[in-house]
Amino acid sequence: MSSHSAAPISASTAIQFSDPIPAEVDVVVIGGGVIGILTALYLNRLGLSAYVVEKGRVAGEQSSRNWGWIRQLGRDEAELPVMMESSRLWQQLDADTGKRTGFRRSGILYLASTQKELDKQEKWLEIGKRHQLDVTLLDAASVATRVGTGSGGRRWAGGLWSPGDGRAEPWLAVPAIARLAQSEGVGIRESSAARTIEMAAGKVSGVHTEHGFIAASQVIVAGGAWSSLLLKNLGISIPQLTVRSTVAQTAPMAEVFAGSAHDEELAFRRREDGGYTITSLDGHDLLIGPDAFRHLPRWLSVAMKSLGDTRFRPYAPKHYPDAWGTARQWSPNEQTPFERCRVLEPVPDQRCIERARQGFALRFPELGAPHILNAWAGMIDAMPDVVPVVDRVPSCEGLIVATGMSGHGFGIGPGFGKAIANLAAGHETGHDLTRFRFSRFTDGSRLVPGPSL
Ligand SMILES: NCCCC(=O)O
Repeated sequence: MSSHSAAPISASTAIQFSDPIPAEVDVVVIGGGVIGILTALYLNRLGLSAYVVEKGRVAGEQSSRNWGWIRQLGRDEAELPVMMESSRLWQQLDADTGKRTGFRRSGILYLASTQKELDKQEKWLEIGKRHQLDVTLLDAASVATRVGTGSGGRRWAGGLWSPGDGRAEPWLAVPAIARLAQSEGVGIRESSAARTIEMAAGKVSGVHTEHGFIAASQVIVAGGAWSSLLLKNLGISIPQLTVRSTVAQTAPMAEVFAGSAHDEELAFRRREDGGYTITSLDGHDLLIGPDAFRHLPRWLSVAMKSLGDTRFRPYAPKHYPDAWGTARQWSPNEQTPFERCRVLEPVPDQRCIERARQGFALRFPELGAPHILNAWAGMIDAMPDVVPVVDRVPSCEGLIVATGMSGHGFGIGPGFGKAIANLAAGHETGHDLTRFRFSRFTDGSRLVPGPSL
């Protein structure tokens, strides 16, 4: 479970990044996930010195535990231009890393079991066309030519097909990009928690880490499931919650589809190692804690649909971001929750794994029942409107928040990383980031939930 090539990155994965704490940099990036690493890479390319502090391991949490989809299809319309740029950047990053990301433009297919589901999918076609995305509505016969279910396998009514979408291998890609960033001059340190963000006269002045202070006039919080807790210690509240999602990996099997696909119950992606990453789409677990209560009104007002897909659990494991006993306030000299739990490694849901295994076998009977090589879970940083916060914090000069990727941050990481770097550099981001603004939860706006997958 600890090798970079065989499983998600965990607390037992060997430390690979241990650059010494600098006295001062232009920007401290808190969080070594896909967003933090890509932001640091592009900051450095813009000529700003950047240092990434990661309390656990680079990509140890959702960045190595996600499905590995590089997906434009079905995106929220505000995310789509960022994602379209991301798609181009993935190609470049794969080349820059010496083809170590596993990136392949193998297409994504949204399958519909019934005409009613297909009619729902067709609505997104308009969004895709508006952005000149190559996306096509397929009928049952066209789906059957692309997805080899064999005799006795599932027949779908049709689907939405995006040939320009792709896939990459999460636990290979993010560390490979981190090594690229490091080779270009970015400092990265694992097992090094940011404890507090130092402010002076309303401006950021640096970060206290467990290994010393780094002076910086800008700080980017890209802490995934931990961002809300870190910000709360600074008196900043965002209605972010974390939900547990389970994924399984099959042993190598024949190729029935080279890309990624889902229908109403199952998602699957062909892997570079010849297996499939599979997930049962029967919901996720919300581990209840104080934040869940605090933010419930905000969630109820916008997220009724996704709440229906939520299984409520009475408490999170000890030391999780929203566990009942987790400290909410601390000083720079104290041990923090980030040091008590270096990497979130939730126990996968066995029923979810079994449903995914059976669902895959039902759709592709000629392959035989898949042998599950490995299964894992991740804690997804979710916002009630299913789109992230990517913005400067108005009350704190020099502070940028990039969090709440809501389960679709992997593919869009390069696009957001570049946009955030431009934001920090004072350049045009090239994208309209209004939908991701920090103030949307407090400025009286009506929140519109984006598509959830
Ligand atoms: N929740 C996973 C959706 C697929 C993606 O990352 O785009």
